[in-house]
Amino acid sequence: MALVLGLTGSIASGKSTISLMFDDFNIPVVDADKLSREVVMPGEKAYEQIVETFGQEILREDKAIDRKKLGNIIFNDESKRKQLNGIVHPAVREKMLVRRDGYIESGAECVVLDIPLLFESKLTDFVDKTVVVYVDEEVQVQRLMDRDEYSEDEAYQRINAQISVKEKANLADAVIDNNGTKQESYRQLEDLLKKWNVNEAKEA
Ligand SMILES: CC(C)(COP(=O)(O)OP(=O)(O)OC[C@H]1O[C@@H](n2cnc3c(N)ncnc32)[C@H](O)[C@@H]1O)[C@@H](O)C(=O)NCCC(=O)NCCS
Ligand SMILES: Nc1ncnc2c1ncn2[C@@H]1O[C@H](COP(=O)(O)OP(=O)(O)OP(=O)(O)O)[C@@H](O)[C@H]1O
Repeated sequence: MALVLGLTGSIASGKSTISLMFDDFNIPVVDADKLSREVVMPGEKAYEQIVETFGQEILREDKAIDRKKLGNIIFNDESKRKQLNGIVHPAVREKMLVRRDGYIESGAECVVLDIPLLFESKLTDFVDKTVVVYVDEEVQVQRLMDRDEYSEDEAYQRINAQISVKEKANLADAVIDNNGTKQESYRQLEDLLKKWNVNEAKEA
């Protein structure tokens, strides 16, 4: 029986950073953020629905969705965020389950689903165990501002659109404290996989 891990955290807590580390253990990762970009490409059903709902003004010149513009709309307005979620999430969920099951059918002993909104969207039934990547709020805000060049206000709007990472840590089966170096977080991941008897071959 494959073990399915749900990896989550809050925005910029370090999910993608930890997610990349699973590669060293030959553990496949299904990334919900990546899928949410695929399902809104021009020509996809969700793309048409987004344009219908939010108007042509959220498009770039090349007709792709201007993600910064759409982000500024939905992180400022909960009802618009819910509308966008209602369009994008069903398509992401469907793809996520197909990929998860594909990896399991091809013999993976462990599969990771990297889902930022795992708890908010009540998707814990998709996974066997949950892992939260935790950082203190000051670290989170700073890393978010540095990575995406957001103002403090923009950073907090995004952070406040989710359950706090502290609360998520309380809901998790395991927590990786990512306040320290990436190497320190890597060691915590190694220990966790050992504890849960995930014996995928570690590459040299
Ligand atoms: C608003 C959009 C266009 C902004 O795109 P952008 O490239 O700037 O950000 P990106 O998609 O990389 O998301 C960055 C992070 O923002 C957070 N986030 C994204 N969408 C949401 C949301 N609807 N609610 C709360 N947090 C969110 C997540 O932590 C995510 O990891 C995009 O995030 C989007 O389409 N969101 C709706 C789909 C969604 O919920 N995706 C996240 C999980 S599937
Ligand atoms: N331990 C660490 N030390 C220093 N910087 C880090 C550490 N972990 C992550 N970062 C940096 O913090 C930023 C956020 O990390 P990352 O992109 O992995 O977060 P995320 O949770 O995947 O974000 P999002 O929710 O937006 O997808 C990145 O610029 C990353 O390089």
